[in-house]
Amino acid sequence: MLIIGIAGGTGCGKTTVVNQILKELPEGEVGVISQDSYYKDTTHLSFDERVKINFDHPRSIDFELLENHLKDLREGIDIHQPVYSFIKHNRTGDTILTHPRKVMIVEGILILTNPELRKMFDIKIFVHADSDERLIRRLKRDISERGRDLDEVLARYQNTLKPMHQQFIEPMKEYADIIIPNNKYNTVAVDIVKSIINQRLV
Ligand SMILES: Nc1ncnc2c1ncn2[C@@H]1O[C@H](COP(=O)(O)OP(=O)(O)O)[C@@H](O)[C@H]1O
Ligand SMILES: Nc1ccn([C@@H]2O[C@H](COP(=O)(O)O)[C@@H](O)[C@H]2O)c(=O)n1
Repeated sequence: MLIIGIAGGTGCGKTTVVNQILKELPEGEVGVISQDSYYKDTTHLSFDERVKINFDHPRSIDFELLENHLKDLREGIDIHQPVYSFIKHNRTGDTILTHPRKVMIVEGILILTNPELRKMFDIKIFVHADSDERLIRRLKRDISERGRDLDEVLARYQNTLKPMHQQFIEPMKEYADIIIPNNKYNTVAVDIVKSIINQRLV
């Protein structure tokens, strides 16, 4: 199994890059795990308490479960990936049955901050987009898809997202094997990653 980690700040285009990689690759040979599925369970908290969580800090992630799931997949064992709701700020209780694949992609803002997880990645990719681009994309996406408004996104950006990005995410570039510049759609970089995967699949 080839395990690829794709990190980068919110809105840099990780999900978009993953979808571009998946397109045209043999169906069923590449699987995806999203770090978002591994936000800690917050059922014990009220909604008002959940809203206040710093979701850009590594402690918000259940890295133990993510690491165990990845180990299971590597050993050929199916996992039940939790489903996360950005509206409820919590897991939904549903899971997605995820089978081991020849290539597993793990994507998320904080996946390179965890040393144990980092060791499991055969290829580490960091997707870069400038912070103004990312904020614009985040605003549009969170308002249209994640039930947020302008004030919510801007307050979160100033209070937690920007400082956490500078403290935890940006320094992870140091560990990357490949940095994809993604201010504009970068088909060349995506093609290079696809060809690396294709070599592995033959
Ligand atoms: N290179 C790009 N140029 C313009 N918009 C992009 C680009 N990459 C992604 N987007 C858009 O930006 C938003 C956030 O992208 P997404 O892939 O969800 O980022 P991430 O998973 O890193 O948070 C989406 O609406 C997506 O369509
Ligand atoms: N309940 C939550 C959980 C996370 N976030 C934000 O999501 C961002 C990470 O997801 P991307 O798809 O953008 O990589 C992160 O910056 C968190 O602030 C949230 O808003 N609400």
